[in-house]
Amino acid sequence: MTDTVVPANFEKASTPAPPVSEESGTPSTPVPVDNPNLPAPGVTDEKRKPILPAWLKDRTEFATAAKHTAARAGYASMYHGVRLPWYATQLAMMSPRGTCRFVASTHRWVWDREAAPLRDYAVRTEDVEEYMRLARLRGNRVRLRGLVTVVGCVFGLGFALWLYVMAPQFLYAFAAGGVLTMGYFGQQPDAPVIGPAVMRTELQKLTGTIVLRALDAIGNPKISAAIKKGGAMDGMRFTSEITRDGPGYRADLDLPYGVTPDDVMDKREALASGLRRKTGCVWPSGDENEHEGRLVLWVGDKPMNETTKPAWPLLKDGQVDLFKPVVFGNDQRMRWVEVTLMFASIVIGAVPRMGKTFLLRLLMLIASLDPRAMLLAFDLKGTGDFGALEPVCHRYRAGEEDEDIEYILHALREIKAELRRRAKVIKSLPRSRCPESKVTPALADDKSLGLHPIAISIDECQVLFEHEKYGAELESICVDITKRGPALGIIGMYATQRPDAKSLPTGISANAVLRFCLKVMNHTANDLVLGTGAYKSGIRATMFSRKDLGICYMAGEGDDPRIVSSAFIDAPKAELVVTRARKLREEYGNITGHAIGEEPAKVAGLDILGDILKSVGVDEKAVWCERIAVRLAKLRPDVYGEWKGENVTAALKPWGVSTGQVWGQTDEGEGANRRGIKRADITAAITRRDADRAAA
Ligand SMILES: Nc1ncnc2c1ncn2[C@@H]1O[C@H](COP(=O)(O)OP(=O)(O)OP(=O)(O)O)[C@@H](O)[C@H]1O
Repeated sequence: MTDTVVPANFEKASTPAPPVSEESGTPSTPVPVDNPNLPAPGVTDEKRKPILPAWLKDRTEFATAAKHTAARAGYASMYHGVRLPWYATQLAMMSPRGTCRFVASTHRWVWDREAAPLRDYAVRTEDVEEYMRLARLRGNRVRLRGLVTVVGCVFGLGFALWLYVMAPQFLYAFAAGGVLTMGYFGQQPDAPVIGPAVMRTELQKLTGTIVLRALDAIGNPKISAAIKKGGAMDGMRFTSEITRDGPGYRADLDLPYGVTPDDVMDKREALASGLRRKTGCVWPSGDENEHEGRLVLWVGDKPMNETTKPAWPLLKDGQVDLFKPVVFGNDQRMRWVEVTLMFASIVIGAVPRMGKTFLLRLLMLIASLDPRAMLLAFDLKGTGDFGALEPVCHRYRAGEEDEDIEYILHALREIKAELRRRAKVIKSLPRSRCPESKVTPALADDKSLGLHPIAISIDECQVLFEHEKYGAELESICVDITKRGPALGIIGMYATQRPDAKSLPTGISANAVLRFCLKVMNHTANDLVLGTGAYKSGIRATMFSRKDLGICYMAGEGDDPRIVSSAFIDAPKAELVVTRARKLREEYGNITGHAIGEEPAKVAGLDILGDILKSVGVDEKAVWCERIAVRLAKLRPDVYGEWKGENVTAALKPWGVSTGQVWGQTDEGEGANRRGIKRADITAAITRRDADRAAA
């Protein structure tokens, strides 16, 4: 397909109908749409081709290619090595035939049989001169070749006799070599003894015709019409030649006017069918540096989920600075993709068994390699997926029993208090030290300030938010961490296998900075994880298949969401990383809490009912909730410091205590009707609770 050609009738077609004069209603003089003197913008877009191919510039790509070649050679050696005795037996059996062939061909060669047809021809055509020339040639050849054969035989025989006398073992080796060589000549041409170790299926090269065939197959009427017409009129054209790009092909093309890459991305499976590839090989996308109609079609040699990933660079070596980007996965072309965890709150969503927990653990492993960071890992699935992290965790829990939830509640209350403390520390710092009112690397390094990074991961976070008694409080703390945490150096990470509004409260989903979405089933879940409007703008984690384990859309790092296959770090590998992280931490002096067997300080605030009862005087029949909140804050500032009337209402609800209008007096002495609770209701709830506990 060539560049766009403006059709002859283009001006006519695009010139609007002559304008009609308002007064007369008659058409006024037509004005041409295209001004021949309109200057060109004077901008020439030029793209330089890379001097060296990518695999020569990139160590990882080079290493991948070298590893692939070495692995193939190693495999072939093993394959043939195992079969050597069988090859030898077969060749030995074929050696008589090979010997006959050798003798026959030597005989033909010595007697110059190959020129016999020429001599016959000279005889038949009675060409005496030519025959005589050929006969002379034959006589010379036969003499020379006969001599070579006799000398070869004599020397061969002599050499064999010499070996027989001097070193008989070598004679056997030579004889065996001779037998195998004869066997080699005795093979049937269509059934060689030594076959290939690897059966290769040659992949079809991506060509323009194939790309157009596939685009036609997706059923977009504008694309099909443009292809039928040859494309030029509709603006459809290839903008550069199809090239090799990493382990695949890249085609850049302009789509017909009005068609966007999203229209093609929507039909990825149909496109893959048209290309005769698996869906996992086909990655259409827009080009952020170009106009909205530019399509970049990358077609991998193998599906992303079947391509061997390069080893995660931090697996065996290296330390992390959470303020800087860190490699955590690859894109479709197996190039590294980085993530910056500092100043982020993170949500991860997917249907079950797609790699959510692995990804969350990977992010925690990254955090563990920054020796300053404090880690809190909570696994509400309760299967111990974060077990490897225990030696570096300040707080750790796996399980969803009440005692686990209470542990997490205590730990998160500590974080809530830490948020308040950090905010005050940052407020007290001079502008010169803290110019943007947020933690900086220098502040995080200053141990006296206690502004080190804190990473909190909660797997299956919906279990917390749906908890009958503490759900509301846990949610409010997590929302606070999501909103205020990033600036204060606290990274909240939440993963859920049920991304809906209840599992991922809007306070979290709307304020998250980094979003990772593995396969989800519908656009609601997609947008909840990746942000409102993501599905509409073509960012669709619904297109991932069930086999796309660990593959996700990542939004929040860089301008555009991108597809990433996260590094595969299983439990044994995670333990390897944690051993290294623990050592780094021991050197830095940051082994605290769970890692040295300490539990969170047990604040007595868990007995909320008891605390509320203490806040209501024995002579008071009913008290306003707001007043109870003030009294609770005085009682235990670290627990109830920021409580308002509505927190009291929410905390009492699970205990079956409802609030109602209570008449009372304001501090100024004025009478007013406000929401409050009756003392009798609290005592009744405590009696019920104690009875339940006794029964249990
Ligand atoms: N990055 C990855 N690359 C390849 N395979 C992966 C990757 N991450 C996870 N997997 C595979 O996917 C499986 C499921 O992973 P994981 O347990 O993290 O899923 P999940 O989404 O947390 O599941 P659930 O919802 O049941 O908790 C793992 O057993 C692992 O083999």
